[in-house]
Amino acid sequence: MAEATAATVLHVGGAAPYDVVVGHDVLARVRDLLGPGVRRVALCHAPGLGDLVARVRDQLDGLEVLDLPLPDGEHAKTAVVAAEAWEALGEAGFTRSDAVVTVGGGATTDMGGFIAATWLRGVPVVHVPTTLLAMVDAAVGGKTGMNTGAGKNLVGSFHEPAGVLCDLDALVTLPRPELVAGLAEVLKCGFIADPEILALVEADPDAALDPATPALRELVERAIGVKVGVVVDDLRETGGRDGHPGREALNYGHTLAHAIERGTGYRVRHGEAVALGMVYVAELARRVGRLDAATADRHEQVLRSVGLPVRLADVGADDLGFEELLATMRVDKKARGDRLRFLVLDGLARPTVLAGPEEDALRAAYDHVRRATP
Ligand SMILES: NC(=O)c1ccc[n+]([C@@H]2O[C@H](COP(=O)([O-])OP(=O)(O)OC[C@H]3O[C@@H](n4cnc5c(N)ncnc54)[C@H](O)[C@@H]3O)[C@@H](O)[C@H]2O)c1
Ligand SMILES: O=C(O)C(=O)C[C@@H](O)[C@H](O)[C@H](O)COP(=O)(O)O
Ligand SMILES: [Zn+2]
Repeated sequence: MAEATAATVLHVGGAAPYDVVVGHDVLARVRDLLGPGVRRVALCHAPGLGDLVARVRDQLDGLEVLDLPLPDGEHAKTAVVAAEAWEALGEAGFTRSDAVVTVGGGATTDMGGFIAATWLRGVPVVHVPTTLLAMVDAAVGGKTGMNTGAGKNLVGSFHEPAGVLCDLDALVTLPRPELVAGLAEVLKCGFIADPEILALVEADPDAALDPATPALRELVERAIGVKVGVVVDDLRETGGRDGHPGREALNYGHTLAHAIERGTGYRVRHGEAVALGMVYVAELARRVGRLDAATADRHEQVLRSVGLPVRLADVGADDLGFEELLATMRVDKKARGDRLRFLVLDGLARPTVLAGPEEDALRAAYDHVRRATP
């Protein structure tokens, strides 16, 4: 466990402002984030988190706690699970003065957030993310949702949390592949907005993977800072200002990523798929003359330095065919009618939309991620 230092509080402004607290040994802050009026809490949590859930529950002393365990990972993000949760809340007579607390990775915060968003058309939710990915991305910004047969996150809503509590000590039990996967979203923030993130990881990839280091904490805070900066301007993904694509920038690498996740039955982790998706769009942007070769190559170098995949074969997904991936990409939320839209870079930290690229370019970029691992 790292030395206790003061927590960092990142404030998210807007119509429903809230705080994101980051630090070591900060679980006691959950009560402050819930606010004074709450009497009852539905505790949505992933299985197998050891004593982490019990330690959050201890902090809810004096409140009535309804245990709402969710299945692990993507198994939580289904309509059946949502329906079961609504029945449980109904039986318990859960009202608008009650709140949801989520404890787990991004799948748990997405589903717990969706349950909170939909019950009585919205009750407060406080997220206690326990993976790196959920801390830097899923728990912040109010996107909630679940998957359908056609694809990832196709049902959901925007429901901002009342607070987010990132206790870095939770990462101590996180298996290394999950920590590595979380770094993909951190590096995404480096490419779209904050190149200092890339420099930090390049300088010491091992430190970036150690939850006790100041380097990891700085990466977490910087990545959250990028996300907050984007969502305060464009919460509902309707578009940015002054040529910036707005919230869609956070979708960098996600068009192919979601297709890979669906195509592999969610066997490939979200962060791993995002790494591959970023390599794909970097190559696409290079091919259509948007991105210089050095920045495109930098994607592969920095992703590989922390053990993220850069070729489909790295995750055993090179049997995914282009046609199948293309069909799934067509239901991506950024698509408009028949027109696919990709987030690409015009340069480092210069995100932009590439609308309707030629199929030849899409296929050539696919051939790139399908090539042998360098
Ligand atoms: N809403 C958003 O803005 C947003 C952003 C990014 C990702 N997401 C979603 O987040 C999900 C991915 O999140 P994830 O990578 O956290 O995966 P996850 O939630 O599936 O968690 C990964 C695994 O780690 C385990 N785990 C969690 N915390 C642990 C801990 N402290 N110690 C040991 N094990 C632990 C989980 O039980 C699970 O098995 C995807 O569904 C993705 O679509 C949403
Ligand atoms: O917050 C956002 O906006 C993002 O796009 C963040 C992504 O990392 C995240 O995976 C999100 O769930 C993807 O959103 P979707 O709208 O493409 O489902
Ligand atoms: Zn993501």
